[in-house]
Order: sequence, then structure tokens, then C-alpha cells
Amino acid sequence: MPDIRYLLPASEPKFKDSGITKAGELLKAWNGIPATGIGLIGAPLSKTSISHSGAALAPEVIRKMLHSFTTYSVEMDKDLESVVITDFGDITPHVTDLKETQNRFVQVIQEVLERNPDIIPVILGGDHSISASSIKAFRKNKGPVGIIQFDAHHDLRNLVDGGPSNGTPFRQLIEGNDIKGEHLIQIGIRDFSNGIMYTNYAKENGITVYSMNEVNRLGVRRLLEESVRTLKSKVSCIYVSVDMDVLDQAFAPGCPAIGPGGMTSDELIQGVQYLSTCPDVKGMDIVEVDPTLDFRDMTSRLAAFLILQFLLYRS
Ligand SMILES: N=CN[C@@H](CCC(=O)O)C(=O)O
Ligand SMILES: [Mn+2]
Ligand SMILES: [Mn+2]
Repeated sequence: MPDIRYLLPASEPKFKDSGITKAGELLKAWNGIPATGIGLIGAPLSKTSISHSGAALAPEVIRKMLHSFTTYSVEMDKDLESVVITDFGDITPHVTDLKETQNRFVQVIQEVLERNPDIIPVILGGDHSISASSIKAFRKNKGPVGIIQFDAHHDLRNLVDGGPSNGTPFRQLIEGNDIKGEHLIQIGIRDFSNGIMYTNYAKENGITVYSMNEVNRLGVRRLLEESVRTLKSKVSCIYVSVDMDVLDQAFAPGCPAIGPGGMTSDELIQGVQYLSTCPDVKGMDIVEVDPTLDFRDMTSRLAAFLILQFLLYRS
């Protein structure tokens, strides 16, 4: 670009405060050398969604939303300006072959974990189907995995009606012997959003289910402390799966399956903060954000904020 004062590439911000670093500036593309800290992997797939979903666009928008935050935490009086978030990029889906796409997700995440043994990946969906691939890769790389799933839904649907979808990831993992039911803890399950046969399936398979009433009565922090205590002696790592529709529709307009009576954004933020302080937590995904349904990128922005909270307490 020729050097003319005040003439900048269109992609540059129009205003730059010299005293402030934007969180988006922490993203550095992976250079092939084993990375440490938090790493982003995009899993842009939503053709597997039961409802119409543009969640495949979320990794791009969530990364962009990191630019709407600074790197300074007033609560911790800590500036993350010198921290690196390694960006592994997005996994390329096959255009029509969903099985092939899911295999690619397993392969790529597994290879990233192999070549970066100390990385804490944050996998950006995509719809919730991507968790089946991602957790499978974790199991292959790290051994038995415990899961803490924030969700309004069980995601234990049968595989006969529609094959592997965003309604089936945890059923697939249990039936494929990738996880045990007793190592799955679901938080935020809501009324009139599930079927009785799936709540029964959860009971029969030893899955721990904390409904919204329990979240409201006991508080997220207490449930998570209990969950981590239960899991950590039984598995070699804990994986956190955040389906953003666990939030009340008021906080997450950009999810396909929104509804009332869900968690507040603050409850989810505090939950993620607590989990990021637990050394057994080795990875997280954020799924079900559809930027095409969102209002002013509220849901993507909250997803980006969760990444920063995770980073804050991990670095
Ligand atoms: N992960 C989401 N699962 C929900 C919503 C599915 C949808 O409507 O797209 C479920 O199975 O009910
Ligand atoms: Mn859900
Ligand atoms: Mn889900």
C-alpha cells in the first residue's frame, strides 16, 4: 500500500486508541510449532441441524467479535495484551458428504492435539453435531473424557429418525463407547424442550441431569463444583460443551432453538470462569450460534466474551 497519511486499507479500524489493545489482536495463526495456552479451531458445519441453521458462519463472526473487546479485565486488574490465542483456522467440510465431514473433524482435532499436547482448544461450531467428532478426538488423544454440557436439550435423540444431527451427539458418543453415561453431566435442561423417552434414556444410562429448577435453586457454581469433583477421579480430562441455547432467549437470540426460562448470560459467564480455573478442564466447544438469526451479533459477542473469560483465568 503506498504511504499516504490517513489513507489506510479498508480492513483497518477507523479509530485506533494507542493505549488499548483489542482482544482480536491476540489471535495469531498457528505456525506449525507446538503451541500452548488457548487455541481456536473452527468447525463450520450446520447442514446437520434439525432446524434451519447458519451456525456454519459462527466461527468467522465470533472471531470478528473478539475485536469488540479490549484485552483488559477490570475485575482482575489484568491485561492480556501479551497473551497469544493460537488460531488453527477452520476445518474444511465436505460439500455434501456429512460423514466425511465428521471424519475430517475427528482427524483434524486429533492431529492438532497430537502436535500441540499442551494446547487447550476452544472449538467453535457449527451446530451441536460437531461435539460428537470433537469429543471422539479427545477420547482418542487423552483417554476417558468427562463432559459438562450446558444445554436446554439432552441431545440424546434416536439415530433412526434423522441420522447423526445436532440432536444426537451425546447418544452417538455413548453408543459408540466413546464416553460413558455416568461421565456426562447436563446442566440447564428445560421444560417443554425435550421428550420423556430421552429423559428416561438419560436416567437409564447414568447421565447426571441438572434442570433449570436445580440451576435456580442451587446455583451454577455449586453444581459445577460438584460436577468437577465427581468427574475428576473417574476420567483423564474434562471437556466442556456450551450449547448457547442453554441461555434464555432474551440473552441468545442467535440460536435456532431459543426458549424462555433459561440461564442468564451472567450465570454462564460465571460458570465458564469457574471451569477455566479447573486444571482437569482440557477443552471446550461453543455451538449453536447462528449469526444469520442474531440481533446485533449479541450471541456471537457473548461467545467471544466466554473465550476471553476462559483465557483470563487460564493465563
Ligand atoms: N443441539 C440442539 N438440539 C435441539 C435443537 C435441535 C434443533 O431444533 O435444531 C434438539 O435436539 O431438540
Ligand atoms: Mn440445545
Ligand atoms: Mn445441544
